[in-house]
Amino acid sequence: MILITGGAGFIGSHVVDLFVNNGYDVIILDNLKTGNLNNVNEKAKFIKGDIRDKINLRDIEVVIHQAAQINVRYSVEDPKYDADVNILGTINLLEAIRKYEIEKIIYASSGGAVYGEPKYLPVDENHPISPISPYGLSKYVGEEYIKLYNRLYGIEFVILRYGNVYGERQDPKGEAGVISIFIDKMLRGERPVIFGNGKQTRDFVYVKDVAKANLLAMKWKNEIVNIGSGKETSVNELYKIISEELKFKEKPIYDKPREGEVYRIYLNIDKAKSLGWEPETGLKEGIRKVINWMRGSYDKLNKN
Ligand SMILES: O=c1ccn([C@@H]2O[C@H](COP(=O)(O)OP(=O)(O)O[C@H]3O[C@H](CO)[C@H](O)[C@H](O)[C@H]3O)[C@@H](O)[C@H]2O)c(=O)[nH]1
Repeated sequence: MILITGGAGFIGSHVVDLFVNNGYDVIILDNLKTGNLNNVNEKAKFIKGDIRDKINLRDIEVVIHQAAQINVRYSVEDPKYDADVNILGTINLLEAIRKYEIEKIIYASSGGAVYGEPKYLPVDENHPISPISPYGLSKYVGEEYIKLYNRLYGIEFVILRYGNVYGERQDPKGEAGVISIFIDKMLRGERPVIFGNGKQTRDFVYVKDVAKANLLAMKWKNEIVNIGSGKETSVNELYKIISEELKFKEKPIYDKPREGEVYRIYLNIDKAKSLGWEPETGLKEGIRKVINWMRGSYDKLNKN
């Protein structure tokens, strides 16, 4: 059996779906703070619980750790809470993994946040680590504890450093996700806000491709792997793609830049490719999927 922490969340729920569809028995552990029961696959067993509390891992073979405090700005406001969930929560989980003699952990880290402002592009896995937010640091400290538990107790690991993940179920009202925020605004006929001059870039990767990386990671051993598109897209380009797709004619509102964020980043994904993973969904195609999903969920709301 596989335990997926954060399995009711945006990324975690897609990981659950893929594992269930591939015949795995899945248990979800989620405190529903940002997760949503509507995301939960019926064929998975759901346990409402927090990674900082006592964790029962009886009959579990592999733990996929997707639960986290994921809000970069919030981590700056309240670094203690961020560290409590992301660092102490991960240690608590690792202690349970040690006690129950679990074989392996697959960990969701952040390729967007652990490297800091890149010294070269695209960023590969050997790029220096120099986060510029408590979130980036807490995600990295989690990685280091996982590597320590491998050295001390032989627990296998795969660390996946995600780019900017987007897709269905990303909450435009939630922590982040510029793609879902822009689509939501334009569908409501409101002008989206671009922070700064819009020339900042990101590596946008579709959530189901990220889920696939978790599935393949079942076969990888003690690897740290970037999971992104390997492509650089500016926020202005993104605005153009989405507004053309939605035939939204208005210009964005430019506001002051957000503090504590990197300017340009995109990931070198050669290592993932050499391990047999590749992003399959292009940005335009992925954006169309999010648009369809959002339209569908508004229709549902309007009917109720
Ligand atoms: O309304 C908005 C929202 C965002 N942005 C810009 O769009 C880019 C992307 O912003 P997001 O908030 O979507 O994501 P971040 O790049 O801040 O991503 C960070 O937060 C994510 C949390 O979901 C991941 O953890 C990721 O690894 C981490 O780098 C940023 O330049 C941001 O300034 C806008 O211009 N307008």
